[in-house]
Amino acid sequence: MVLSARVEKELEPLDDLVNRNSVPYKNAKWKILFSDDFRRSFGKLTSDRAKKLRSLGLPHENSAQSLKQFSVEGLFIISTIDIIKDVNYVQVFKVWDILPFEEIPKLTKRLENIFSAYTEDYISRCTEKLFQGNLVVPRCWEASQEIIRFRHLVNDEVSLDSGGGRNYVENSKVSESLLLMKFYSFSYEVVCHLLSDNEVDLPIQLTDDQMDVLLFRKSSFITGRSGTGKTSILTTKLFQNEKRFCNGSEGSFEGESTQFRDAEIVNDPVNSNPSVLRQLFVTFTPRLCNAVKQHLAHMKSISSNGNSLAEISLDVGNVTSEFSDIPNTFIDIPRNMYPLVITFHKFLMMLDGTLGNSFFERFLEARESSHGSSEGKLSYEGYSLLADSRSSTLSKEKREIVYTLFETYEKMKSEIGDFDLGDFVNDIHHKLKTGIYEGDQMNFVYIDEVQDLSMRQISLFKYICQNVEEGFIFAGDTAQTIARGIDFRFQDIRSLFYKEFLSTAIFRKQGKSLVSEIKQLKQNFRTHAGVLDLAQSVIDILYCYFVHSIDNLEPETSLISGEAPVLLESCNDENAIMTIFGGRRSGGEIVGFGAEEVILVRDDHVKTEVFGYIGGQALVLTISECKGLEFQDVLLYNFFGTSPLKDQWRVIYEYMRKHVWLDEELPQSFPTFNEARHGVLCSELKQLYVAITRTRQRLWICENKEDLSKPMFDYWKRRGLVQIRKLDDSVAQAMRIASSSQEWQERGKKASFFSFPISA
Ligand SMILES: Nc1ncnc2c1ncn2[C@@H]1O[C@H](COP(=O)(O)OP(=O)(O)OP(=O)(O)O)[C@@H](O)[C@H]1O
Repeated sequence: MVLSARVEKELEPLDDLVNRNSVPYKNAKWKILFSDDFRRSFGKLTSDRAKKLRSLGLPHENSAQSLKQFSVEGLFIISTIDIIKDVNYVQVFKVWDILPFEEIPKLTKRLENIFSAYTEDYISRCTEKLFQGNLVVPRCWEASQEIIRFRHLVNDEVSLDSGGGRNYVENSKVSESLLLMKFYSFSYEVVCHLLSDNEVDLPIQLTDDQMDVLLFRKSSFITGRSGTGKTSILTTKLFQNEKRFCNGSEGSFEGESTQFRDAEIVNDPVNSNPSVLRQLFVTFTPRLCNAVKQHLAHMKSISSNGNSLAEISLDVGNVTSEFSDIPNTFIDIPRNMYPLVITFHKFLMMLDGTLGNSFFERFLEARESSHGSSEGKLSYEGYSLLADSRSSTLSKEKREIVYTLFETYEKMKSEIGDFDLGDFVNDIHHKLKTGIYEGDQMNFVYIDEVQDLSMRQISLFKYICQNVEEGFIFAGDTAQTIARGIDFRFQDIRSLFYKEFLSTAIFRKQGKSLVSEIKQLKQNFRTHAGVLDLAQSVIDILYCYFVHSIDNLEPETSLISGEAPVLLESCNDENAIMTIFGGRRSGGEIVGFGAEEVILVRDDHVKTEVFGYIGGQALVLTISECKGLEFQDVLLYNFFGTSPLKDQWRVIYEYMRKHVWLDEELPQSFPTFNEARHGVLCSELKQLYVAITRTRQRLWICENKEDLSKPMFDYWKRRGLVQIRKLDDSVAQAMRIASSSQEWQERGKKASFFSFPISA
C-alpha cells in the first residue's frame, strides 16, 4: 500500500516535476539520467515529432518548458528520483521512458515491483525534499555512510530468495530488464548529440561499487567474475583521464564525478613535455582491443559535441594483433596515437623495437645471452626449493621430473634453432636491465585480462611507467585464464607490484601503503541467473580441486532470473550443426544465425570444420577470440568432444559423490582425482567458464558424441541447472534469429563483434 502511494507520488511525468511552479525543480544542480529505453523510444518517434523536440530545445535549466510542450503531443516522460554515488551520494532524476498515456500503467507496475525490493531507508531518502529558497535542490549524503538500495543486501531483512541462494528482484528477458538497463548521464552537449541523428554510445551511469573503483586515485587491482564491468571501468577511467587532461579545471563532461571535474590537469611526474597525456591500454585479445578503441572513439566524438569523430584510429577491417598502423617502437610516438590501445603481443614488439638490436634478427645469439645468465629462469635447486613453499602443489620428486623435461625442451629448441615467447620476454628483460629504455614514459597503464599474462610478462610494465603511485590498473578474473601455463591468484600480482614495481628508493620508504587492496566488483550486468548458476557450477569444481589457481571471490549478485541453458540432444546421427542450419543438402538453403548470435568452438581446427558445413552463415569464434566479448545468444559446439581430457572427464563423478549427488543410475566406477593426471581439467574448466559467460540471454550446448560430455551433463542435470531439448526442426528454427542487413552492417562496422555499448 505504502509503495503504491510512493509510486504514484514518484512517477509523475518529468515535465510536471520540472515545471510545477509550486515545487520548482528546474535547477542546474539536478543531474538527469536517461535510460536505454528512452533512447530507443526517442529513436522510434516519427521524424516530425523528433524534429519538433529538437527544435524545442534541450532539457537543461532554461529549456525545461520544452518537455512540457512535448507531452502535449500525447507522450509522457516517466521519471523517478533516485540516488547515485558520486563523490557523495546525491539525488538525481532518473528518466525511464517516453510513453503514450495508455502504456504508463504497465511500466509503473514493473517499477512498483522493483521498488518493493528497496529498503525503507532508501525510499525515504529518495522522497526527501531539500529546499533552497523556493527551489528544490538535490539532497546529498556523505559517501562514508552506506546507503543500501536492496532489502536482500541488508543482513536482518527478509530475503527475497527464490532458491539457489540468489536473490531475484525481476523476472524478465535480459534485453527487457529494467534493472540491467543502462542509464546515461546527460549534459547539455550530450543531449545535443543524442538529439542529432547520430548513433552513439553514451557513458553508462556506474553503480556505487564501480564508482568507488573509478574514483580511487591509487594504482589498483580490480577483480570480479565475468560481466561485472571490469573492462567498462578501465575504459571509463582512461576516458576520464583524457577529459581531465583536455579540460583542465574547466567544466567538463556531465557524467564525470565532481572529483574529476575539480581535479587539476594531470601532473605528469616524468615527462619533460606535460602537453601530452600518454595512456596505454593493453589486453590479450585483438577483438577486445578493437572494441575498446571503438568505444573510446564514440566517447570522444560525443564529448566534442559530435563535431569531430575521434582521432583514435580504428583497425576496422583487420582484427589481428599486428596493429600495423602503430610503429614497432615506443620512441617518439606521435601524440595523436595516444591513448594507445594494443594487445600484449604488440606491446612486446614495440618494446623490442625500442631497445634496438631486435631479438628476431639475432635470436640464436639472444638465446645464448639470456641462457648464459640465470635471469628469468630458475636453477634446478631454486625450482626444487619451491616445493617447501606453502602454495606448492608439486613435491620435490615431481619437480625433479618437471625440471628434466624442461631441460630437454630447452635443448630441443636450441638444436632446431627455435625460440618461444619465454625467450622473447627474457631477452627484453635482459636488454632493459642492462641498457637504457629511451622510449616514451607512460602516465597511465591499464592492463585488462591480466590473468592471461605471466608474472614475468607483467613485470615488463615497470620499465615504461614511473607513475607507480596512481598509474597502474590491473583488471582480471582468475576463473578466466586461458593462456597456457599460467596459474596464479590475484594476490600474486599485488605481491609482484610491491616487490618489483616499488623497488626504487623513493617508494620503498612509503612501502606497503602504496599498494592498495584488491577490489572486487560483484554485480553482474551481462546476463540472468540461469546462466550465472551454470557458470558457478564450473567455479565450484575449480574451488574444490584447484584452490591455488583461482581466487575465492564473494558470489556475484544477479538481479534477474532467467531460463536454464539448454543441452541439445540430436534426434538422429546427423551432425548437430547440419540439423540446426539445414546443411548443404540438395538445393536446400542454409538459414544462418543472426548478427547477435555466435557459435563458439574450441580452436581454429573446429572453426574450419564448421565453416565447411555452413560457410559464412554464422559468426564462428574460438573461445580465445571471444574473450571479453558478449552476444545475445551463444551455441557452444563440441567442447567436450574435442577436449584433450577425453574420458578423464569422468572424474566429475568423484566430485558428485563427494556432494552426495551420485545417484544409483549414474556410473559408480570412475577415476580418483589426481593433480598430475587431471591437471588439464583446470584449464578446461576455465575455458568452459569463459564460453558459458559470453551469453546475455540464451545458451545452447551441443555435442556430436555423447560419451565425453556425459559426466558434465549428468552433473548439470543432477543439479537442475540445464534443460534438455531434442534437436528437431522446431527447436532449430527457434534458435535462428534473422537479422536485417542494417544489423549486419552494424556488426561489421564494429568489426570487433562487440555487441554491447560498454560503458565509458
Ligand atoms: N553500471 C552499469 N550499468 C549497466 N550496464 C553495465 C554497467 N557496468 C557494466 N555494464 C555492462 O555489463 C556488461 C559487461 O561489462 P564488461 O565487459 O565491462 O564486464 P567484464 O567484467 O570486463 O566481463 P568479462 O570478465 O567477461 O570480460 C557490458 O554490457 C556493460 O556495458
